Amino acid sequence: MQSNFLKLHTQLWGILLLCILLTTFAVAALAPLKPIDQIKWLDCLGEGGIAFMTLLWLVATLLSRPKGKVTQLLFSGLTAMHISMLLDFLDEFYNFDHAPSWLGGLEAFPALIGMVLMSIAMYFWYQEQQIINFMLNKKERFYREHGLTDFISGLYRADYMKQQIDKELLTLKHHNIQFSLALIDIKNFSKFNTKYGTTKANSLLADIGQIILLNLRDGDLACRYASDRFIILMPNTNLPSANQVIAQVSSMVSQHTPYSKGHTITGCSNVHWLCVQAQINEQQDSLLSRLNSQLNEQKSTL
Ligand SMILES: Nc1nc2c(ncn2[C@@H]2O[C@H](COP(=O)(O)OP(=O)(O)OP(=O)(O)O)[C@@H](O)[C@H]2O)c(=O)[nH]1
Repeated sequence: MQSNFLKLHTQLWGILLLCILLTTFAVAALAPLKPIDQIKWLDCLGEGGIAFMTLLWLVATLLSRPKGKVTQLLFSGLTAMHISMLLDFLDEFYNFDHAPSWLGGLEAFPALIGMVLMSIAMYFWYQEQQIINFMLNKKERFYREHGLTDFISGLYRADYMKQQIDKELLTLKHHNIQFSLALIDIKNFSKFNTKYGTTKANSLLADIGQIILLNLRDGDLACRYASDRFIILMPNTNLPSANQVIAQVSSMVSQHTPYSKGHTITGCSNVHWLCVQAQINEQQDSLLSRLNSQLNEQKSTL
């Protein structure tokens, strides 16, 4: 991912390098060096540190963002701020009093422009984030913790779901707002694994994760629970409604027919599923074990 973004912004990396080189050479050509005894090393450390940090923010921006208006604005704003900080740093080694007056005047000016550009970027970033939040609606709830993502399915892992269940259990206890949980378990996934290999099986997990998300209601949350099991939290939902929602989701999942070498694979997306409604004063671990054991029981009777 990071090397992709490295290549994606080749032009911006070039512009950044050019700006840094031009600034440094312009200062070296136009201002005389200070005698070593006039250099204040503590100031050098402080101003060098600030210049380095703005450069670090620039690198982080280019490594993490796709092309687009917000990236352009962030890049332009941060580059302008970095040039100001770089001039401040070079000011410690070169005597700007003996350089053309515009060079000294230039020190603060790019930072001002940079801050204006960054403010505009923040406005568009806010709009962009609203759209992303809308798209992530069934994948995360008011709390982002990328460390809890399962990279195979693209959903959050069980640890994230456990945090959300704890919140819903508190809401149930204090406000008597019921909620339900469901497990969806792929049938014969180990056979699919053996027949088509891990890569194909991983992409089946990713596909099914996405189909579950697509077919849930706004406000529901899906995570990968373990192995070939997905867990769904349905806030403000009683058991009959949960059963209706998950029956519909499961029927959509079972219609999925992935391709292998140009042929469709049928019957690999059938699932077992089960819903439970949380009870007041129930603990998270007992709720989850009730859910798992009821699903296992159901599977063993089939
Ligand atoms: N490709 C892939 N396989 C996984 C992953 N995690 C677990 N598995 C495999 O998923 C399989 C789950 O097997 P089971 O729990 O027996 O499930 P099943 O074969 O669907 O059996 P039933 O649910 O009873 O129909 C095992 O073969 C695991 O090795 C994963 O992240 N990727």
